[in-house]
Amino acid sequence: MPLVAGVDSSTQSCKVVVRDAESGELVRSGRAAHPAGTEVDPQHWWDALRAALDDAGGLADVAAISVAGQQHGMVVLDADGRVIRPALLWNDTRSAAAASALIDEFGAEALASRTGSVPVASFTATKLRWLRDAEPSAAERVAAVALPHDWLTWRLRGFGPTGESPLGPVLEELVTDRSDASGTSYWNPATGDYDRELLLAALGHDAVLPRVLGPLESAGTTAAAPSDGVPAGIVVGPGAGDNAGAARGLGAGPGDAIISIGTSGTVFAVTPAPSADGTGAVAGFADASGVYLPLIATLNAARILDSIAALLGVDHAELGDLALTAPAGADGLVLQPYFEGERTPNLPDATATLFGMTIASTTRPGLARAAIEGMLCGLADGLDALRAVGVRPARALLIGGAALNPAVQRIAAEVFDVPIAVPTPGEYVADGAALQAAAVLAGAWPTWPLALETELAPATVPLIRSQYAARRPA
Ligand SMILES: Nc1ncnc2c1ncn2[C@@H]1O[C@H](COP(=O)(O)OP(=O)(O)O)[C@@H](O)[C@H]1O
Ligand SMILES: O=C(CO)[C@@H](O)[C@H](O)COP(=O)(O)O
Repeated sequence: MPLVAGVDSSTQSCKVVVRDAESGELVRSGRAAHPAGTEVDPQHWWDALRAALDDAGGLADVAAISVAGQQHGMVVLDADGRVIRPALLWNDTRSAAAASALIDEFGAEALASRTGSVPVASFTATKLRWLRDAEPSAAERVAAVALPHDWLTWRLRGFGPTGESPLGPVLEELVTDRSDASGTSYWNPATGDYDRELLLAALGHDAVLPRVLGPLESAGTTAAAPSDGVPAGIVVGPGAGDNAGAARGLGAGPGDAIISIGTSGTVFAVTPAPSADGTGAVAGFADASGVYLPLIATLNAARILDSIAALLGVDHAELGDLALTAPAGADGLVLQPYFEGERTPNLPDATATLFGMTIASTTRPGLARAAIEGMLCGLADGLDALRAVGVRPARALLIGGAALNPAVQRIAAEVFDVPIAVPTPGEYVADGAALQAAAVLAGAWPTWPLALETELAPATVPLIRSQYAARRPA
């Protein structure tokens, strides 16, 4: 059976899986780290992708590949296909004022109905507006705007700057997919069209935008330079935003809400109809199969635990063990975890606050538990926001780096009011990309099995969310 590869070029690292196209069996995998920071030269992603492919044993026996990646990042190219400045990532909040300006100019409801979402600083259009105002000479040179997965797909297919790529800077060969296009704020998921007026308003002039491929449309084949270590002639799928990739990798269907706890915290579902939430809480994205993916995202998730574990001088497992020795509600200790500002709620300049400190509550176990509870309460608010746009979750599938932590799983059952299902540890974004690669080869979506490692009935402790809600900013 042919092999297929799937890539997750995420915020902190690049992960690759190689699977059997028909059965979905994992054959091998690889990964490589990305640099820290909220602006990154895309060359690092290309270097990490090639290192991760190498770590995964290369592509010599692989028939098709798809790239999923972190959403929204602003990759601006000049007419020679060169990256003009480091990409601003989804978690860079410097364009918060630009987001407000676009909302003032067009109206929140109008933007929701034209693009599915009310933009916050994460969205690409706000970053282009920031560029127009803060770095006008760079903005004037922008000939094309791409997203991380679009740019990597273009490079895999052999396009890039003159002298650094076999096929050169053919900007019109940039492609994307519906799911990632829907995070730009200048594409309409309901119609499938770019909204050029919004692009013009953001950037100040027109530019080449990637052609939006259908879910099973091939982007072409690989043609990277031999020195890049990528063999020519491998079929390339359209790729996807990482959350849409995860939905495919999990085979999410009606009744499934997905909670991903990686660098971002996201809660999303696959729905037959588009959403357009004028309050801005829910982003009305498209999915990777032809339908829709209403989603809420927080800027603060797994790294809350990284930070508190470092503070306590423990590893992740010890942090979890500590947390489970404290009572539910941590004796009133509440961590409002806006370490990096926040996106949902939209508080880009916020910082984190620890409430309820008494001599009795301020303990190492209490702080460990408050960190996990605070992280999960933000996501539980997100699940409520999804319900408000009509999602009816029957279970929550918990994925992402921090979902590996048994204490996170246990406390999730106390915070959420739906059963928690934890799939076998894996790279579900990369799996979704691999499934898409297999689907492009076969012309139809294969069905790969999903194994669950843990299922937890709700053991809801209402106190956890009520004391968190009491501290919520007005
Ligand atoms: N057992 C664990 N408990 C808590 N956090 C963890 C655990 N394992 C990994 N992480 C954290 O998960 C994050 C990586 O998750 P991942 O889903 O790969 O993120 P991303 O896709 O955003 O790069 C890191 O911040 C890492 O420290
Ligand atoms: O901004 C969003 C979704 O809107 C984030 O989900 C990014 O797509 C980054 O994802 P991770 O790297 O944390 O998986």
